[in-house]
Amino acid sequence: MSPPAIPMTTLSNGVKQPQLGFGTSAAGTAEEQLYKAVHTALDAGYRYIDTAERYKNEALLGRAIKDYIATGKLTREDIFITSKLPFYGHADPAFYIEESLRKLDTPYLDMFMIHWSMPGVKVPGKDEGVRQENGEYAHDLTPFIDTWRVFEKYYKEGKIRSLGVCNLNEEQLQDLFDKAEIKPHNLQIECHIFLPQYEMHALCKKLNMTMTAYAPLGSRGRTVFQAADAVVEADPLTFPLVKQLSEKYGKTPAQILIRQVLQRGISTIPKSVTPSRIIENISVFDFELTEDEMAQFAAITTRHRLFLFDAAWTHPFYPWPADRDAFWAARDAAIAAGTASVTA
Ligand SMILES: NC(=O)C1=CN([C@@H]2O[C@H](COP(=O)(O)OP(=O)(O)OC[C@H]3O[C@@H](n4cnc5c(N)ncnc54)[C@H](OP(=O)(O)O)[C@@H]3O)[C@@H](O)[C@H]2O)C=CC1
Ligand SMILES: O=C1CO[C@H](CO)[C@@H](O)[C@@H]1O
Repeated sequence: MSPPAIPMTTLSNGVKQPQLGFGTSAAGTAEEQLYKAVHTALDAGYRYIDTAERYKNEALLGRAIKDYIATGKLTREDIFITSKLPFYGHADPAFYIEESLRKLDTPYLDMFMIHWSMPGVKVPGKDEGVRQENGEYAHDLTPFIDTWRVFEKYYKEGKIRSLGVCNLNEEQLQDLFDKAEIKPHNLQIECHIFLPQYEMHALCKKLNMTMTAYAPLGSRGRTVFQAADAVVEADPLTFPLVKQLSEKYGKTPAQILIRQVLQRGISTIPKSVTPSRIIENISVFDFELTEDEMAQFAAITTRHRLFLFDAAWTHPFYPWPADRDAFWAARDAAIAAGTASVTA
């Protein structure tokens, strides 16, 4: 049986971006497992692979993709490959773009993105950021537009087919958009039922940008906070409405979550290195949630931001100070009440 065709979104420059992609932030996964996962994903019909310098897997993915193409089943043009500038790369974006091209072994990237909105400083000779005494990363204050000018140069040369940003807040995105010559085409941001990003999505639409949801399943196992009498877990997979719809449609909770993001007109990049789940996560094009069910999702009031980027809490460009401060207040209250430990 041939795999499902993934619907495409057309970016503002005419480039086509598949609505569903394959996330690859898989720290701790054996190389062989990730290599096989890429082949399983391509066999299953995924045509969009998301990576980043930070995931330290670009060379492996490049090899896996190249080997797959060598089988004759697909060509490079069939696959949408995205990568990202490391947070300590703002001083020399050209170097990291060249490195991504080299490691992914491709003449062009389909999209390249600013990864973090808190630029840092690189440890000379090492692929990591300089740490301050308090453990946080040292701050680099390069304005986003300076980084962007280098992205624009590579875009004009045809080595990057579309430009994106991740993890900017509304104000930062609007500011960059206003200053950019080549306007950003896509925003990749945390988005799931506990962080639905309605305002941000509205802004993207206004700016004629697409939005891509990362952590659509709640980045499973990412416990936000543990205290003696409270464990704050953001696990969309066990949310009652998700369970209920899973039973109604005979679909898994993950499929319900992916489907509801897609039905909002947002693309998404669930990650799995488990063959059955890779196939499960793409099998979402044979059912549709009703308007009423979508409205029930829209009525969820629980809010959890999972990716708070605590290694850059005090960076002057830190994008979500209100969420950071609420996290600290909850943590302090729990410490005052008993024992508490922050686990992620
Ligand atoms: N721009 C940015 O700053 C960020 C970008 N990203 C990108 O987004 C991708 C997705 O986000 P991510 O944080 O990985 O979180 P996801 O929400 O995609 O969750 C991934 C986790 O869910 C598990 N899982 C996958 N499918 C299923 C399923 N069907 N049922 C149950 N569990 C499942 C995976 O386990 P297993 O693999 O063991 O099957 C893994 O533990 C990343 O991989 C990365 O590419 C993510 C975070 C930040
Ligand atoms: O893209 C990402 C994936 O996960 C990492 C942390 O676990 C983040 O640093 C990052 O932004």
